[in-house]
Amino acid sequence: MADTYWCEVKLAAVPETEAELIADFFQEEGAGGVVYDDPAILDQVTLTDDEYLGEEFPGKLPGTFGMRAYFPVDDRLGERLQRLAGKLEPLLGTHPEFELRQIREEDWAEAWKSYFKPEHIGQIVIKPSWENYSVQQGELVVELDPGMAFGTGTHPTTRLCLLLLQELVKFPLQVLDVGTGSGILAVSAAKLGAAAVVASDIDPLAVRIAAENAERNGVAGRIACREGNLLELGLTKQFDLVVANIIANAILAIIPDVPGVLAPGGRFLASGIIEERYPEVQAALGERGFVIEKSLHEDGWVAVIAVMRELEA
Ligand SMILES: C[S@@+](CC[C@H](N)C(=O)[O-])C[C@H]1O[C@@H](n2cnc3c(N)ncnc32)[C@H](O)[C@@H]1O
Repeated sequence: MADTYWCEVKLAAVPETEAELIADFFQEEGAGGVVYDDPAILDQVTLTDDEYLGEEFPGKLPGTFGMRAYFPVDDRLGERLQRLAGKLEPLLGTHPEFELRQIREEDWAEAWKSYFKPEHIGQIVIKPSWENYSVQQGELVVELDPGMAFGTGTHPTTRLCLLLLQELVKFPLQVLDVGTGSGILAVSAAKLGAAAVVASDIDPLAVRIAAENAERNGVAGRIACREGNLLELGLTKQFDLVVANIIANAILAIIPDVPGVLAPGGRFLASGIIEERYPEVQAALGERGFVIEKSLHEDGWVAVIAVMRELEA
């Protein structure tokens, strides 16, 4: 099979205040992953390898850090970079200087595997498909090969969701997972006993990987993997639980549409929210008739469970 190549696009000095917006721009252009060089503020980490974590950044300017995004090497790459430059220029006040590097997918996908070990999160054990593991009594093993998609269970936003899923999925619920990535939450929900799960992502690669992981765990019959954002999915049924581990901006964008897909008494579990953006998310939830039932906080990240306020008679 021919080798697949990815292009690493690096911006050396991203202002911290604009980081989330810039990460969004990369994702809008179809980046397969966005990585911050400063491990203290890892956000949309799709991949890690020894080059990225623990690296020293001697040229780091105060209040800035490096950001790298990964694009498939194809005939759309030039256009994508041009459009990105156009969006970034007003924000940075100068024409962005991208540093480009070509990476063979196989090298990249293999390099970070040594960092992904079985993760215990409550009763759930996230086991990399290439690791051996002896299951202990009471454990629920989710076997995963995330490939190039986000979701290994090591990121706090995923961990918080997995902890809350274990509290919520105690009955055969109908679950919608928005931004499924590797399918980690969808597969976990199915293994916890969800009756049916719709696992959606705007990234076709994630949809494929989630389907493979559903298959690997013997729950493919209860998980429908679908590409698109919430409104594009054309959902005809209502869900007892909508889970979305996506960044604050994306959560704010879907909040108005969530009540339309929630069954009466249903819950919305939103994660991927940095502490600083939490008040905004709380306010947006309140405006759309949600009340916050519970929130969990870890390492500057927040996950929240919201329910629709009962209408007064
Ligand atoms: C942080 S990852 C979460 C992956 C996994 N659910 C987890 O908890 O680890 C976010 C995923 O959401 C997808 N995404 C971002 N915005 C989205 C949107 N508006 N609708 C659906 N998927 C979205 C991204 O492609 C990415 O795969």
